[in-house]
Amino acid sequence: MSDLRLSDPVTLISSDSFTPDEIARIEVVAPALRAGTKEARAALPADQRASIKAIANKGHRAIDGAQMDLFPNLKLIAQFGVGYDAIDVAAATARGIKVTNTPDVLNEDVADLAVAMMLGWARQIPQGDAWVRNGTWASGRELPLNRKMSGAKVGIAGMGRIGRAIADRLAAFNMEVHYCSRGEKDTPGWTYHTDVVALAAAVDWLVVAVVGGDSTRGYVSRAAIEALGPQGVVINIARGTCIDEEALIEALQQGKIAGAGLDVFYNEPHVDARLIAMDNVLLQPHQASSTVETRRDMSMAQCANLAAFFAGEALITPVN
Ligand SMILES: O=C(O)C(=O)CO
Repeated sequence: MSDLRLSDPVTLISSDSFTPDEIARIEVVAPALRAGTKEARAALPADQRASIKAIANKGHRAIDGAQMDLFPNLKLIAQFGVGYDAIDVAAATARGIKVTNTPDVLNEDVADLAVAMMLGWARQIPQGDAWVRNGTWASGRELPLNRKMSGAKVGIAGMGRIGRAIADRLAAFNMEVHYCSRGEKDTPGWTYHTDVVALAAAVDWLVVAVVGGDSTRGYVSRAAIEALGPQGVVINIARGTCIDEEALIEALQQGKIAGAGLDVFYNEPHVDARLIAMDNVLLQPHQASSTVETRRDMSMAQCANLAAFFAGEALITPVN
């Protein structure tokens, strides 16, 4: 790379979903070029591909081994997001490529949205809003009774940093907290279960907060969903792949569970039409971390990793 000019782009921005502010931050670290699709990346001239040392990735833009091989001098993939299931980390490791993510800064927002979806589902907030706006209330009809959330039993599947932030909030609602996790945690008296089926059987609310990726594909199984029972509600702020979505849809259609609040789906942003058709399902467009404050912090965390890499310093939040 001795013929590399200082102005040659060394970072590839691999998603069209970065905002102008986020792109500007990446460009402050080092010269960058944008190629938001596989086609655009494949069409880059070989000398431009050879100058790329880091990829700034966001969301679900899948980076597999073949994508990595387009860039012979690639040494870092800096993911915007705590989840890095879009990146084939094993393929990266095999090629000597480091992967980083942006953990922690989004815990509170993701936990807030989990609680908001629980309250929104229980207290029928979307339905109540429509009731007022479309004149049903003015016509004299009362909204059907809500479900009480405070004091109920909740199971958190995955007691990592986000699961913990959710549990802390729900404890303040006087909920009886149960959880399952890779191991028992130091908690204020919450009940540990070794598997998700036993967890679901013990509670009415099941909140999914496990990591995404192959290790948790279908983790909330048909058996777990059915164990929740006809009063049960599933909340998912993790990844669509963490739940057997087909089993979830069938359980909802057949009244085997009462409802669901979903921020994530198998095939985002194309949500299964059967979920859209059910009014006992509260749907969100994968927006758990989407606040101005947190997205700024995630962008800064991504750029801190890029900056450390280009300065030859230790990465801040390495994954591999
Ligand atoms: O950061 C992530 O991976 C998210 O999905 C936030 O919702």
